[in-house]
Amino acid sequence: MLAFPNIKINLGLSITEKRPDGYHNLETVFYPVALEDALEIRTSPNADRKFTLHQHGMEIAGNPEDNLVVKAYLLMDKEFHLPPVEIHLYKHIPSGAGLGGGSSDAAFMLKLLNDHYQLGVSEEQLEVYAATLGADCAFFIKNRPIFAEGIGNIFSPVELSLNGYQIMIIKPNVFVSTREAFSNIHPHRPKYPVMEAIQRPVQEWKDTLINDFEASVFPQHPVIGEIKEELYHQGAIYASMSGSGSSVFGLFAPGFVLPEINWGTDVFCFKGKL
Ligand SMILES: C[C@@](CO)(OP(=O)(O)O)[C@H](O)COP(=O)(O)OP(=O)(O)OC[C@H]1O[C@@H](n2ccc(N)nc2=O)[C@H](O)[C@@H]1O
Ligand SMILES: Nc1ncnc2c1ncn2[C@@H]1O[C@H](COP(=O)(O)OP(=O)(O)O)[C@@H](O)[C@H]1O
Repeated sequence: MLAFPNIKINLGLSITEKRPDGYHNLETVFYPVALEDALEIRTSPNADRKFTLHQHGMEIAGNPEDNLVVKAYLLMDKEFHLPPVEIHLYKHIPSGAGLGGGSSDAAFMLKLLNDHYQLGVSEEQLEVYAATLGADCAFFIKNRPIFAEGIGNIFSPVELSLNGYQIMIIKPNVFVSTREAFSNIHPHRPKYPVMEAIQRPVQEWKDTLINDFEASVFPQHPVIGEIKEELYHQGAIYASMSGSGSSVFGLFAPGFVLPEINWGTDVFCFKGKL
């Protein structure tokens, strides 16, 4: 059985406070975008180990046991005693990009196992399992635009459609650790709360919808800020770093001819439609 885990982008990201458990409360809108990995599971009844992970495409650091798809499988195996599986993961989503690729793989693994083995787990319960694997993992269960609070796992519906808009996502060869990005943040209440800013026309987002990580990440990695500037220069209506970086996305009007930009070697570039 096959699935295609997609990415999310963050529309606005306010880090509002540090919590006693060391995590941070935040406010953001997660929006799904069709940049995808491919994930397949096959039952392997006679295997002498519970899982075998076959990786293709971009490399991810770490042992198979560290991979979030394996963690998701082991979590469900503990609850439901699953048969051994062969897992095939084709990585197309860049890692450490603020696009939630690992979290998406994990959430789609939970959904895949639930469907394939007819476990009958509700979406709400899948969200609970997902939240134990990563702060933004639960988003990918329902996988539709949502306003998120808490550590990124308390959801409220948001009325927002960017259907028809075009997107460019650029990721330079720069690694930003999420943990490190948080440690450089001074949490505060935003001037324009994300939920308010998002209701305004996209043309106004440039001045109202802020990703708080930019202020700490851009000085350390100027290339990321330069990419954002270039996207505006090339006609983006709104551009922002996603999550804790290092990718930057630009939203372009429907029908706009997306620019051909030579970003240089080692730079990942995706063009698509919302
Ligand atoms: C902050 C966001 C916004 O989208 O960043 P990106 O990962 O997308 O860049 C995400 O919610 C991240 O979610 P996720 O990447 O799943 O985070 P986790 O693996 O659970 O946490 C990585 C580390 O970030 C810090 N962390 C994470 C989430 C949070 N609300 N507060 C934190 O302080 C913690 O130090 C934690 O050890
Ligand atoms: N299936 C996976 N895909 C990508 N990264 C994974 C995966 N499993 C574990 N990881 C680890 O999670 C870290 C964060 O990856 P990812 O979710 O892609 O980035 P981000 O949180 O910036 O969007 C990576 O450094 C990687 O080592």
